Amino acid sequence: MAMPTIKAVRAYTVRGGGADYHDTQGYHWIDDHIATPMARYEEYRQSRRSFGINVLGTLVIEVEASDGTVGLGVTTAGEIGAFIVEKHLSRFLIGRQVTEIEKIWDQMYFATQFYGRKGVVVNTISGVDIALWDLLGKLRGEPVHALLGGPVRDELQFYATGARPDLAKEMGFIGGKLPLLHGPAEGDEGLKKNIEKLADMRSKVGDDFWLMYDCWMSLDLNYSIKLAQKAQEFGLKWIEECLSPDDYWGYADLKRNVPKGMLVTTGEHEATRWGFRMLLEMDCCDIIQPDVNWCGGITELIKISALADAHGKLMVPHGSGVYSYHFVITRHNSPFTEIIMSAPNADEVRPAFSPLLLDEPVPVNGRMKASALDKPGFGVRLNPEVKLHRPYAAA
Ligand SMILES: C[C@H](O)[C@H](O)CC(=O)C(=O)O
Ligand SMILES: [Mg+2]
Repeated sequence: MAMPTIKAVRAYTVRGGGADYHDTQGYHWIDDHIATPMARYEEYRQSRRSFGINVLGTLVIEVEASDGTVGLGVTTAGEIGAFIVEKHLSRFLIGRQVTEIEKIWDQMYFATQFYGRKGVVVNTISGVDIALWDLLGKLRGEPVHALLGGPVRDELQFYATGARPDLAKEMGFIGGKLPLLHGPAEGDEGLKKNIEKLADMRSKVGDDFWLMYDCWMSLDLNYSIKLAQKAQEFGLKWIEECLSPDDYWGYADLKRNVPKGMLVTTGEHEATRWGFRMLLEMDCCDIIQPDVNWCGGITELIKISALADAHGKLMVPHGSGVYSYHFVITRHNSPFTEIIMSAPNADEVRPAFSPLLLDEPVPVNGRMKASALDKPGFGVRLNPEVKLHRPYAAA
C-alpha cells in the first residue's frame, strides 16, 4: 500500500491548561507553596507562577498527509516551539513519506543540536514526533500501542499526583504522590512541616497505600538524605527528583544513602537516550521517569525504555497522559503509570490535557482497560472550543 506523503505542518500556541499543566489561573494546588530551586528567594516561594513556571504554554502541532489525514501532537513549548517547528523543523517533514519517522527524528535532533539537545527544543521535537505516530496510526487504522508491539497486559494501574492522596485512595488509585512544600531555605522548621504532612497523610490512608514525595529539583544532597531518613518511619515509597537534573553525581550519592527499601526516582527533566544513559550507567535511581512530551517523543522513548530494561530498571513516564498510556501498556518494565490531578483541589479525576483534547481516556477506579486505547492513532482530537493561535504561519 502506498503511504501518503506529508503536505503541511502547522504549529499553534494555546494558553490555559493543556500540555503545559502548570499554566493555571487562580487557586490551584500545583501552584500553592511548592518547594522549588527558586524557593531560596522568598519572593518566589509562595507561587511557582511568580517565577514563570507557566511561561511557555502549550504547543499544538498538526502534520497533514497528502490524503488530508491529520496527525496531532501537543507539548510544552508555546511560541518558541511554534517558531522552531515552522521556521526550522518543517523542512524535514514536507514531502516526506509518513513512515520516515526514524529518519525525520534523526534529522530534527542533529539539525538543532547546536542550540538544542534538551529543554524546549527537545520538547518541540517530541511534539512533532507524537504527531507523526498519531498520523501513522490513523493512516493504518491502528492505535499507537499496536504499532509499538501491542499490550502486554489487559489494563493500566495508576497512581495520582496531587495535594490529596487521601482522596486519591478513595478514587481507587494505588498511590499518591505529594508535592514537597518546604525546601532547604525554610530550615529545620520546614523539614519538620514536611514530615508532619507525610505523617498526617499516612494516618489518613493507612499502611498499604503508596505515598511518595515529589521534590521538583529543590533540595541539596544533605537535606534529601535527612528527609529520606525521617520519612522512612511513615513508609515513603519513593523520593523523587530531589536534585538538579545535571547533578548525576549527587543522585548516585543519594541512591547509595537512602534507607533500604526506599526508591529514588528522577528523569522528568532529562531528555534523549544520552541523558538517560547517564542516569542508568551512574546508577542514579531505581525508576526513570521520562516525560513523553519532553524526552524526545515515542521514537526516543523506545530507546530509553530498552536501555532501562537492560539495566534492570523500571521506566514509568512522568505525566504525558494518553501518550504515556499507549507506551506503558506495551512494556513489562512499566508496570504502572501516573496521572497528575488537574482539578484545582485534586478532588476529581479530569483528563490529563483538559480542556485541550477531546476523547482523552481517564482512569476509572484507578485503572484503565487496554480497550479504552483502541482507536486509531492516539485516539484524541482537538477541542474546537479551545482558541488556537498560529504565530509563524509558513509563507
Ligand atoms: C507536583 C510537581 O511539583 C510537578 O508539578 C509535577 C511532577 O513533578 C510530577 O508529576 O512528577
Ligand atoms: Mg516529578
